[in-house]
Amino acid sequence: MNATATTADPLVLYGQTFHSRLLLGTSRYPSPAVLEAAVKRSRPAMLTASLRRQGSQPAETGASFWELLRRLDVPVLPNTAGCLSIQEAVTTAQMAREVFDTPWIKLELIGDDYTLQPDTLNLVEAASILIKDGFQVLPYCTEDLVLCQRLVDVGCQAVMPWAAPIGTGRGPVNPYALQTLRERLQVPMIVDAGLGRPSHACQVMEWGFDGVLLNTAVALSQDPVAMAGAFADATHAGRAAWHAGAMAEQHSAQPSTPVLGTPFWHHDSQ
Ligand SMILES: CC(=O)[C@@H](O)[C@H](O)COP(=O)(O)O
Repeated sequence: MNATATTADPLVLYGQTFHSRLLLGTSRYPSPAVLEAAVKRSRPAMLTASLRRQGSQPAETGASFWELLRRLDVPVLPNTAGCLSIQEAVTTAQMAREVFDTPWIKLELIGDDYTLQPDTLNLVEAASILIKDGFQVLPYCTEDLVLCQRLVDVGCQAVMPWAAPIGTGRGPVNPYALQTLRERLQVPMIVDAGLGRPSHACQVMEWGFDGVLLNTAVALSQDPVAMAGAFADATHAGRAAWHAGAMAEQHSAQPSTPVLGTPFWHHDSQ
């Protein structure tokens, strides 16, 4: 099965409806052909693209990447990957808007080069500037509840907390904070970065998150096309499980097969 969100349960961001709850990055694939096949298999809602990364490619590679994006016909979510200051992020977003002809921006403002941790002190101001400038901002942030609330306060209609640092594949390293965030905020939330396995995606979707964004786990897998499909299915399954409502955990064993009467005498009771 190639899972997609059903039309009855679409992902809605900034009033726009998406057919899937999986967002996919476009970096680090073995080849453009593999990327293309992975996208066709998983049918993501959006594809992220870095203006800086593409801009640094040789002209021919860059041009064929644009051609590939056009052919895939999946909405593009430009990102401000690698930006370290508010001004840099704002300028990069404005350039991306021109190049990709879209108001969408994944706001990535890095505060620590080693962990690629978002700059939690400057992110809100950067988001506020971009929102006022007409962007539909999806901020990459930590799972900090107050930070996410402030991002919503300045007009972000969705936020994207990390599961773990980008490229680590560790899965949700702070389940308690992520689940608390989900309970406290009502806006759409997409878990972005650090997911390594389809079960990680399924897990956060079971907690009620609205979508997942990932790149490395697919691109660096042994078979990126099959892994992209597995992530799409896992995302769909997690969402379905969240809707279904999981049973409450029990402290002790409870027989799942009730016994009505005993057809045999126990030896010691004769
Ligand atoms: C592609 C992109 O936007 C990444 O910055 C994103 O955060 C994905 O992270 P992973 O590569 O860890 O999935």
